[in-house]
Amino acid sequence: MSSRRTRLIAALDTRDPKQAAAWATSVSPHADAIKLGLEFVYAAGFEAVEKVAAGRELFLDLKLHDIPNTVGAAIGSLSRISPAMLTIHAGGGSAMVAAARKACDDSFTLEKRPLLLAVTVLTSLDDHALAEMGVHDGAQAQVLRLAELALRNGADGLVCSAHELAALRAEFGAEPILVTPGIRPQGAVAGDQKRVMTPGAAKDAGADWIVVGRPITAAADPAIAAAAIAAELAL
Ligand SMILES: O=C(O)c1cc(=O)[nH]c(=O)n1[C@@H]1O[C@H](COP(=O)(O)O)[C@@H](O)[C@H]1O
Repeated sequence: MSSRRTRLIAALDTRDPKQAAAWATSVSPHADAIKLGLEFVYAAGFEAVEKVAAGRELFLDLKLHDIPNTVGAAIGSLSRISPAMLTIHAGGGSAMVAAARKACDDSFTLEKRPLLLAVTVLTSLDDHALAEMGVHDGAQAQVLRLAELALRNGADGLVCSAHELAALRAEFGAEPILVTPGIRPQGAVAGDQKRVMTPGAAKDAGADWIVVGRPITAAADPAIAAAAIAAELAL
């Protein structure tokens, strides 16, 4: 049982800036941060990101994965936006994670430096999908390997499924920020997510943040859906 406060990030996955702004307004009383990612950025651009995120805590989910020089330079290009959190893929390797951290340190003032979060194993992958990629010892072992690599090279935290939280806390302690997507309230459809958990169970397992998208945005009333998840986290 964890005593930490688990906070809610609402993933606003849409191409439409008006829709994203409307969702941001309706979920903001209940969510601690909003997430804008690839679908939104590619369709609407970074000016729209700035507008929707104005005055809010922004998780900018670009999942950068390229050679170290390119990733570092890309992060340098984000200094105008100053997201609170930024994602890279741990699978880019030690040098890429280190370049990302250096770019965060060099391109932002100390107060505005984004927290660098390394995605370990996507929550849409199960052990079978990992075996297809040559990983034969399962998601948890791969998450632990990538977590060690990412934290050693300057990541502030990790994106993982809630199923790996206990093993990560046992191995790396309370300090790393652990962010868990693949969250589904009881009875919600999993869709493409494979390693899923309810908000309350993720909280009990030690998540700092949970990321919830479609269970909020596809709900008849996103504000009510976000409020119900926030209430589950507050129990
Ligand atoms: O980095 C992420 O946020 C992320 C990592 C991961 O392993 N799995 C994952 O689902 N996400 C993101 O979290 C959100 C989950 O959305 P829903 O499945 O709709 O709740 C999406 O925006 C994903 O891009």
